[in-house]
Amino acid sequence: MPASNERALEKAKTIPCDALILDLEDAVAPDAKPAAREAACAAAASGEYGRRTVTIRVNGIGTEWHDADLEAAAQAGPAAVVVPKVGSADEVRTLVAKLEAAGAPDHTVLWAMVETPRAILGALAIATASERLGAFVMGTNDLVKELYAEHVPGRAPILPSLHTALLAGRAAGIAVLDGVHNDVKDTDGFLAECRQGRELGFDGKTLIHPGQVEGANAAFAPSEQAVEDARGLIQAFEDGQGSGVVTHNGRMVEQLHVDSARRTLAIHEAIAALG
Ligand SMILES: CC(C)(COP(=O)(O)OP(=O)(O)OC[C@H]1O[C@@H](n2cnc3c(N)ncnc32)[C@H](O)[C@@H]1OP(=O)(O)O)[C@@H](O)C(=O)NCCC(=O)NCCSC(=O)C[C@H](O)C(=O)O
Ligand SMILES: [Mg+2]
Repeated sequence: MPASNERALEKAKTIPCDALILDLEDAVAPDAKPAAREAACAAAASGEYGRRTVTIRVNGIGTEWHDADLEAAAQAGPAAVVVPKVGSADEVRTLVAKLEAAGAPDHTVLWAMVETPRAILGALAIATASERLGAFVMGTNDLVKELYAEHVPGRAPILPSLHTALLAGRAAGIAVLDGVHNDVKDTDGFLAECRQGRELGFDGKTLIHPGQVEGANAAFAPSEQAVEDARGLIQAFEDGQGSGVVTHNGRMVEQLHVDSARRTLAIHEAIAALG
């Protein structure tokens, strides 16, 4: 959400999302950037967003606003500073050094936007560059732009890039968030993209409008059926009393399936705990 939009900053206190990205980059006009920076930092430091993970997206490396954004954001102490168009492991290390020099508290990590061909080709090096890197955020608009591709249903032109970033993120053990769906009125297309993102393995989806939150929450939360299956599968394996392989509903179950089922239940329980 644009940090320059006062109504949106207020509304965000009531939106049932997991995280907020207060944007200083593309959603904010050049003249509005200094005021947006101040508003984002005040919001991040306010403690008024409850359980929501509050992050600030700064302007990109090399822009006239980047250094001041990074310093102010570090001092405001959000959960993460989101940096657009990160292109290399060296950039990650420099960003982390600058956050630390600016006095960022320990809980403030770096989220890197992966949205250029260079970032995709260097994804593993970027993902493993620093312990302080907590997540990749896919920038699908910039990716489409840089590839001279097109936004199409099913996202075939960018699937190899999405997969590559996911592989790197999983190898590094960080979260990977899917990109935004631009058409806020296209509910069917949006829900299909949420399902696709979930099936690919993303941890969540970045959104641009409050109307997209419910659909994303439903797509990324384990369904009742999935929770029931997970419980049944674990029970079947335990009933096997040490046998390495059993069946549940006709399907083979081994320890690795139990691990996945436990992950499903852990996500379900974490969501339930939010109340
Ligand atoms: C897309 C929008 C410009 C639409 O705005 P608008 O037509 O004003 O929306 P509504 O009138 O339907 O809004 C209804 C109420 O909801 C609030 N609102 C709207 N959007 C948000 C939001 N993102 N977060 C919080 N609250 C929001 C409005 O203020 C209204 O509130 P109220 O009046 O009190 O009822 C607009 O939604 C928007 O600006 N969206 C975010 C755009 C953005 O952040 N873009 C940058 C991130 S995406 C990106 O950069 C991707 C990446 O880098 C890439 O490369 O892909
Ligand atoms: Mg972008």
